[in-house]
Amino acid sequence: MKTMIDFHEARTFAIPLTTRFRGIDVREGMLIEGPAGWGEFSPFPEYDDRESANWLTSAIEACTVGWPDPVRGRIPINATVPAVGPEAAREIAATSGCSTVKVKVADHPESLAEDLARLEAVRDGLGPSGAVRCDANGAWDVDTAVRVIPALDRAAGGLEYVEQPCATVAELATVRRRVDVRIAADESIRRAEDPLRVAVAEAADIAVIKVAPLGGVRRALRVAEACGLPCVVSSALETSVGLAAGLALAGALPSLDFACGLGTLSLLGSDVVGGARSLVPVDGFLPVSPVSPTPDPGLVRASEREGWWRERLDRLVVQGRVLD
Ligand SMILES: O=C(O)CCC(=O)C1=CC=C[C@@H](O)[C@@H]1C(=O)O
Ligand SMILES: [Mg+2]
Repeated sequence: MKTMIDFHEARTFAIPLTTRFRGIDVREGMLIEGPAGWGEFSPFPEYDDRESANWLTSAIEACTVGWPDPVRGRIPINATVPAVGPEAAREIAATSGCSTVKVKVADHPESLAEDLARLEAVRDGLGPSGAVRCDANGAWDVDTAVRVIPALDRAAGGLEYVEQPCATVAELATVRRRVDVRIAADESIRRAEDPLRVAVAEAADIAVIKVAPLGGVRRALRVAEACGLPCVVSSALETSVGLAAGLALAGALPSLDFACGLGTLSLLGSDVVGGARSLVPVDGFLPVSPVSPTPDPGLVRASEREGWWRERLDRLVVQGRVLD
């Protein structure tokens, strides 16, 4: 067992996605070992050092002090449907084993007909009793959101909620007043200076919280508590090492009313851990574990941008950014 972190020993990984998602085809990051196990450092490439520092803080928490004790042992998971055609969407909904499905919409400006067909297909594959939610990643202006949400709600046979229909907190608040479907805030929580503004502005019914962008499980718990909204824990497209931190957060939240978006390993072509330890939902659930799984060196394919990742990590460590 290590007694401290040797950042020079951190190793990069690169995993092709099965379907293009949030504009990327390959998921890259670093795996860091410390006295308590492993942490994942995988801020998206365009994130600056300030934003990436939270991701490093989260990785360091995982591999040094570990996570708070959970209050539940298994987490209900939603299947995630990328911006694919109706046949592929129906197939995911019918076979995932999850009773909640999240569907990406508004992938491009002329997407409405495709979005409606995707939601109809998901409801068809899922059956009448499951929950369907969708995520627009802030793509609409207020008028568009108010116009399309009722249509999407009908196509889905009822939407559980719409995640981040518009970009700003003020827009979310306006849309929330004008539509009957619940609104969830994602980017407004994880990329904002003040995640709590969302609740104060009455901009959302639900908060989507992600461990790495918020700087670890403890910090995410504080955000959850302070915003006072029901929370959905979602992934940032991590390997099983990073997903384990999300499960730790979902396990430690005092209450959990919704399925969590931690079933995203299906979007990655492979994992850094093998077989049974890979966090693929079984019958719609994932287990909470006290530590993240140990990567299998034989499964970790290094990034072609090894030097770029090492410089990124070095800059944050040297600047002491993680102590922010
Ligand atoms: O919530 C889920 O079902 C899966 C995670 C997910 O959708 C996301 C993960 C990473 C980046 C984001 O663009 C995206 C999201 O917006 O929620
Ligand atoms: Mg989202």
